[in-house]
Amino acid sequence: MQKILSGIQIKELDSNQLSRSGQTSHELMEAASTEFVNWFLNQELPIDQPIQIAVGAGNNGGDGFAVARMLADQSYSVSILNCFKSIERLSKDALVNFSSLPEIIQIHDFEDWVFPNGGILIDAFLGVGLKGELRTDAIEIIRKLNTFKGTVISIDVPSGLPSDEVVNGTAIKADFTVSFEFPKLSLMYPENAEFVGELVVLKIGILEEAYNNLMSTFYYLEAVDIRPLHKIFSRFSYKGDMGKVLLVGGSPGKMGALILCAKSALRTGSGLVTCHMEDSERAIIQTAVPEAMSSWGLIPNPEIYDAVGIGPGWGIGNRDRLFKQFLQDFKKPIVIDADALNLLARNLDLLHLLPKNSVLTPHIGEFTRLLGPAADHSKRMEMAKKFCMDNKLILVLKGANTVINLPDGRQIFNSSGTKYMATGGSGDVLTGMITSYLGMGYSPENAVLCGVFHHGLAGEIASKSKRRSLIASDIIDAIPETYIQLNIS
Ligand SMILES: NC(=O)C1=CN([C@@H]2O[C@H](COP(=O)(O)OP(=O)(O)OC[C@H]3O[C@@H](n4cnc5c(N)ncnc54)[C@H](OP(=O)(O)O)[C@@H]3O)[C@@H](O)[C@H]2O)[C@@H](O)CC1
Ligand SMILES: Nc1ncnc2c1ncn2[C@@H]1O[C@H](COP(=O)(O)OP(=O)(O)O)[C@@H](O)[C@H]1O
Ligand SMILES: [K+]
Repeated sequence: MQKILSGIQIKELDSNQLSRSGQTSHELMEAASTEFVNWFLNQELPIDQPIQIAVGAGNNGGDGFAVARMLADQSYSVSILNCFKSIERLSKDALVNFSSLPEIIQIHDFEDWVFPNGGILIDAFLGVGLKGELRTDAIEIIRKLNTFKGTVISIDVPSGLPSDEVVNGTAIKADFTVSFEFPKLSLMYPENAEFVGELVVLKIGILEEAYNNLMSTFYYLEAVDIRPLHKIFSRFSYKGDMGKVLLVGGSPGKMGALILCAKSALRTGSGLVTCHMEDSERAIIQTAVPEAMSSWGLIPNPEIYDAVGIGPGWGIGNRDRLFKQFLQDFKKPIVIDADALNLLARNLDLLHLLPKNSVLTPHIGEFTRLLGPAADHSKRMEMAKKFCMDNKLILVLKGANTVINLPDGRQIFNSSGTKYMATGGSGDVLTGMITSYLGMGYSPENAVLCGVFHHGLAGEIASKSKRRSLIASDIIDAIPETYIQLNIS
């Protein structure tokens, strides 16, 4: 899985890469810039748009000069906005690329900048080399760049945004951030969303060995990580092998949550799904999900199930005793979502009953109810890490870059998903998916990694034709396509 390193570690990564690959630093910059330009060309932007590249003195600026040359070679109309003051300040590799600029590219000084009404601004002013508070001259430059009305694309990070922290002041507001090798931590924080825009991550050929001596507890979950985690089922598999799962939830007015959860578990691959709900609601499940069985009253002997997911649409009214009884009876890892999380929040003494490696799936609101408010997302992640290590639990902190917090302290950001998934019921679908994988015998960690990644991918697939009209059922309908795309039988 891809490690996410801090801004400071990136210098060391670069030098590891150079010593192990035999590449020069200029060749590495050329590789990064080439990947950027290949991505840019794939966007099929009209060739007649003016492109302005704001270039700083460091290696981020060096990328900017290289990109300018490459785009001019492709017949784009490119000009440079000088944010580097004097040539003497350019880094070694920035100077090499500055010297290779073709004559056709004009360079404008700060005072002469007049932005056209549209077009493209490529932001190569400051990258991960930013140190401390932004200086006032840099703030002035960024403010002026932010008045540009066309499409803004930041190279590596939006200039002014620190690599690892929540922004504290001014930064470029990008429409796209194209980050090299892995997303910098700051690009993952919701507080920075208005600066980052759409996030693109491009591999630039850093060798695996270059990461060896660099410690991090942060990781980025990508499609390549998922396939090896899946179990292979034999020709003789029967429905019992595919997992017998129990989903507890639903209440008058909230049966949809349980229906979505059940359909999602079935589509993910569960062999047998039983839904447990109030007596008055059982006809709804039998009609809406004929493949599922139903049960009501006291929770049936949970030990006959391979996995249990509890909470979607359950209500919290007078469930405390039932919840406690269930936790006392069931000894395997459980998936706990929605109202079961709220019940846990008001009965924290039940925490010790949760089987080791149980999975909690809060969104930020549920997280706050459970563990209290946090000053920002980075603090929230510290709380999540401590909670999982202390209690030996897995916590899936849902959002635009869902974070999977593991009991060993690793924190894994998911790369799949889309803003169009911010719609009622998509969390219920996730609960169905994770419970389904647990039921199929996946370890809790693998069930969560597969559940979270496939869920996001299904959302992406559905959003291609649905955009903002996407509803949670569309995510379920797209689950089969995720298996096809990842080549999983
Ligand atoms: N492996 C990879 O990922 C690869 C990364 N590559 C690229 O290299 C980039 C990192 O380059 P880097 O280290 O040269 O630093 P960079 O971001 O250009 O910033 C330095 C400039 O910022 C300035 N500055 C600093 N603090 C400031 C402040 N508070 N307020 C104002 N200004 C401040 C500082 O000025 P100074 O303090 O020196 O006067 C200097 O001019 C990385 O993001 C990626 O784009 C690829 O080319 C190759 C592979
Ligand atoms: N902007 C977004 N980008 C990517 N995924 C998102 C975004 N917003 C929400 N999601 C995903 O959608 C799901 C929403 O879950 P939740 O808030 O529990 O919804 P509900 O309670 O309506 O079922 C989570 O898996 C979350 O990661
Ligand atoms: K930048």
